[in-house]
Amino acid sequence: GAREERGAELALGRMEAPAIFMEAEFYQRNFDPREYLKEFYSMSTSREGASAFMMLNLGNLRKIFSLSEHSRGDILIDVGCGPTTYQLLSNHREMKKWLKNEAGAFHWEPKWAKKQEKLRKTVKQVLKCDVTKANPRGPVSLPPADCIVSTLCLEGACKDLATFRSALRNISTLLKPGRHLVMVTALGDTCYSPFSAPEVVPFLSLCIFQAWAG
Ligand SMILES: C[S@@+](CC[C@H](N)C(=O)[O-])C[C@H]1O[C@@H](n2cnc3c(N)ncnc32)[C@H](O)[C@@H]1O
Repeated sequence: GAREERGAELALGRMEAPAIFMEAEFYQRNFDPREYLKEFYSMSTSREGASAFMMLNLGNLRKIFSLSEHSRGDILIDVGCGPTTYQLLSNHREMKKWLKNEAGAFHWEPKWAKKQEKLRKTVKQVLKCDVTKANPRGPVSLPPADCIVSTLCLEGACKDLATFRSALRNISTLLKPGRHLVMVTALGDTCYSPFSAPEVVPFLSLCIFQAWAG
């Protein structure tokens, strides 16, 4: 609808500044998942910015997925899931309890140990996907999703506004009409490094888009 369109414009408008953008092939060649996890998800005190960023993401995802309209259904597709699982874990009850704790009181490890098996059973398939392709899933046929989540993916995969727009259109083909795309995105970034610490925690926004039919 019109409101979602405006939301998309708002998110995308900031990308029009002259910038160096990474292209999809950059990831094919350079993305290092181990480094990425270490750099952004180690939750150590020396990585306070990264930890705060993840806590913000988790809190927002938790809020979104506690709304029944977003957690209804069977199939959830995580586009650009990378090596991380927080975007899936945030949907689970135990994680919500964990989120209510103060930062100093939280114990990630025991919660994570319990979750691992459950999450492994929940994930049915991990597939290659390219959001820049009209058919992002390639030759594999998939049931349409009740929800799509995509965290910190499109801004890295898309070199300009036109590519970002068409990537949104491409991933929307995976979704049942009328259902939702939940997106965590860093606005205003021109590039990002999976290898070194970010100098600043980028401005974050979480958007819900109503899927458009046809
Ligand atoms: C910054 S990581 C985000 C990983 C994870 N979703 C998170 O929130 O931490 C970006 C992810 O986008 C994926 N990606 C990059 N280009 C892509 C493309 N053209 N199509 C699909 N995924 C892509 C990368 O493989 C990587 O897993």
